[in-house]
Parts: sequence; C-alpha cells; structure tokens
Amino acid sequence: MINQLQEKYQLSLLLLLSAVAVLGIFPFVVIRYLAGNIVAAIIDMMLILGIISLVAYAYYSKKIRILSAVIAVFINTGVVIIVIANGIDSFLWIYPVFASTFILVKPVEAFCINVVAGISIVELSDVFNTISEESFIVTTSMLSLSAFVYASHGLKQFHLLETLNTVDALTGAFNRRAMRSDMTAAISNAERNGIKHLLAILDLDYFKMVNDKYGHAVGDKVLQDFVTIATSHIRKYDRLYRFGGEEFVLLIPEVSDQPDVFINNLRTTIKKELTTPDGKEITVSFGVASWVPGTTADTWLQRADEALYLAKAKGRDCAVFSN
Ligand SMILES: Nc1nc2c(ncn2[C@@H]2O[C@H](COP(=O)(O)OP(=O)(O)OP(=O)(O)O)[C@@H](O)[C@H]2O)c(=O)[nH]1
Repeated sequence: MINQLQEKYQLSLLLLLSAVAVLGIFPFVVIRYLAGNIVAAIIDMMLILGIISLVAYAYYSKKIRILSAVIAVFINTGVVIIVIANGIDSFLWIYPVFASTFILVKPVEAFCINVVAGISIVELSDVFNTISEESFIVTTSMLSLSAFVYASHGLKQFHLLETLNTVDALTGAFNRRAMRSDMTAAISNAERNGIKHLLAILDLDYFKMVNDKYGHAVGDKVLQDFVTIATSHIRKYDRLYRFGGEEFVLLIPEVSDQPDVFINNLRTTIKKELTTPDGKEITVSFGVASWVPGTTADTWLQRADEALYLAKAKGRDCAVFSN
C-alpha cells in the first residue's frame, strides 16, 4: 500500500514536471530555429522528445522510481550539453533543472546529480569568460542546499502522512484502508500472474470477558500484544490488518502447499504466547478463504467471515477453511 501511494504520488509529479518542461522548452525550439541556431533548436527538441518518451514509458511500465532517476540524469546531462553548446544564452536553464531534480529523486541523489552537473559545467563550458565562476558556484550551491532541506522535510512529512493513512493507531497493524488496497492488488496479481493469496479473519475469543474482568486498558494491551506476536510469526510479505474491534485480517501469498499447517502453527503459537495479566491463555479463531477465480474483495471477506462463524460455532480456538 505504502509503495503504491508513493508510486502514484511520484507519477503525478512526473506528469506535472514533464508538462511544465515541455511547455517551457518548446518556445525556445521555435525561437532558436527562427534565429538560425539550428543545433540548439535540435538539442531542445531532443530534450522534449526524450522527456515525453521517458515519462510515457514510466506511465505504461509503472517503473516509476527507476525512470524518475533516468529522467533526472537525462535533464541534468541535457542542461550541461546545452550550456556547453549554447553558452551564456542557455545558462539560466541550470536553475530550474537543478531544482526539478529534487522532485524526481531522493534528496541525497538529487544533490549528488546537481554536484556532478555543476562541476561538468565549470570544467567544460566557456561561460565563465563572461560571468563569474564564484557567483555560479555560490548561487547553485545555495539553490541545491535549500532544495535539499525542503525536499528532505517534505519526504519526512510524506512518510508520516502515509503512516497515519495506513496504520491503526492503537495496535500498529495496517488499517482497513490499507487492507482494501492490498486486497485489490492481490486479486489482480492472482488474475494476471497466478499468484494466489490466502485471506484469514482472526478473531480473539471471549474478548469481551477480558475487558469486563481486567478493564479496557488491559484489553487494549492484549490487542497490542496480539499484533506483536502475530507479526513476529508471519513472513516478510504477509500482512496483518486491524479489521475492527478484536478482529484482524491476515493476507498471505499462498507460497506453501500446506497453508493449513502454517495457519494452525500460527494459531497455536498465539495461544501459547498471548495471555491475560494473570497468565490465562487467550485463544483466537480463524476463518480462512483462499482466492478462487471470480473472487471480489467483498466475496472474499464474506467467505472468510462465514468460515469464522463456523469456527466460533465449533467451540472457538480453531481454524475453519472455506471451501
Ligand atoms: N479494549 C478494547 N476493547 C475493544 C476494542 N474494540 C472492541 N473491543 C471490545 O471487544 C469486545 C468484542 O466482544 P464480542 O463481539 O462479544 O466478542 P467476544 O467477546 O470476543 O466473543 P466471541 O468473538 O464470540 O468469542 C467488546 O467488548 C468490545 O468493546 C478496543 O479497541 N479496545
């Protein structure tokens, strides 16, 4: 979910940036062509076509991060070439290009790319016959450093927002919003690539009694302990979500031939480790449904819920698989 959000955000920035770049550069293609500066017009046109092709490829391939990095290197290389070829006339392009690099890649990466481009301009172009090299170094350093600070701060805020948007505040498990999004991704993954997932609803047994006997604060602590125990016994790509109250959803790629063994091991481990303050074990019932062709998020949850109902009816502390 977090990755998906990040990619969507990055893609929208890429589209915006490329639109601004194309609208900004195109008038110069015409101006330079009319002024008879064919080489500069061709370089500008190549920049536009390069940006459009890379953004289009990023859009369709969904390889957003890697293509953003390629575009960052591409526009920085482009500005170095155009300043070398066109001299002082294209000098001011350095500033918007340096600043937009911070939109494309991580702040540290953008800073390094800017430094390499800046040094290349100092070493290879002859613009410093006309303008002061010191002014160039000071102004570009100031620009890159301020952009670095701003972008780093923005990145931190973005991560914080993502966490608030996807994580349950009490337990630290992912929330329902993240679950819906991951279920949609799991369904399309199964339909397109045949990677099936298993969905289990985990419901703590007689949890009302825990609250009634030990108080709500202890109930909260039990929910937190449950998440800590469950997440430490699932695998890297398995995800635990708080569905509501004392109900959780586990979404796991169906990698093993014996998912029932995995589920029952998890159930017995939780039973061993999850206790009330005076050491009484707390059990969990599981309703499990694997992906089958034609599954939607709602029917998937419904099948798992029906299986959970059967597990409760069988006396709790067990796992029932939907057929
Ligand atoms: N402490 C605490 N309790 C909660 C929270 N959310 C829901 N609950 C409690 O969870 C309890 C759920 O009770 P029931 O739905 O009757 O389920 P149960 O007692 O576990 O019974 P079975 O599921 O049938 O085994 C209720 O007492 C809710 O108040 C929470 O965030 N913190």
